[in-house]
Amino acid sequence: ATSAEPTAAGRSATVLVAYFTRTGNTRLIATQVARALDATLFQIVPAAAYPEDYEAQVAQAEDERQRGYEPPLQAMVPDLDSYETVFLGFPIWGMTAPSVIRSFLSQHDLSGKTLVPFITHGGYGLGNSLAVIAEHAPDARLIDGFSKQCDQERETLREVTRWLESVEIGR
Ligand SMILES: Cc1cc2nc3c(=O)[nH]c(=O)nc-3n(C[C@H](O)[C@H](O)[C@H](O)COP(=O)(O)O)c2cc1C
Repeated sequence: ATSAEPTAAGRSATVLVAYFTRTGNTRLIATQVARALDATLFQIVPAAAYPEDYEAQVAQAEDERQRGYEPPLQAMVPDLDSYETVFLGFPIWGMTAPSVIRSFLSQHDLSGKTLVPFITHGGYGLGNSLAVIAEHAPDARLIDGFSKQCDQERETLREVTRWLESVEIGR
């Protein structure tokens, strides 16, 4: 299944793959997990859209982290009770889990469920994200997950800036 439509019965009803992504790195992993396990895919989306601009997003993420803000979500997982296992995917933002992940965990009761994190980062590792998840889902069974270094926007933007400094367009 590739939507969050509740499923009446069967294996697909028991595994949920919930993920947040900005540039798609985490989505690629999420879709692969969902395909392999025949699981339900759910994209975590903030109610108020985040900025497209990278620097604006970095600033907002830092502000939300410092305030401990938990932004409202666009939607809740339908029929959460039917899932025994929740895979939770997100990118590292400012050495921790994005604030929407804290929102997600605060608003969904994962008590008694198995929680499997999968995390992408730009090369600086997982920071305190696993501790944040454990804190926000204290009654879930948190097991070892998966993490991977992926491209980060900052590096692409640096390369583009260097390129534009050398490009000859007679400005
Ligand atoms: C606001 C913001 C903050 C980030 N902070 C970090 C960080 O602290 N450490 C790190 O390794 N990567 C950081 N990154 C890079 C992302 O974690 C990395 O590119 C990730 O794979 C993006 O996943 P996505 O494509 O699913 O959004 C940051 C990216 C953004 C947009």
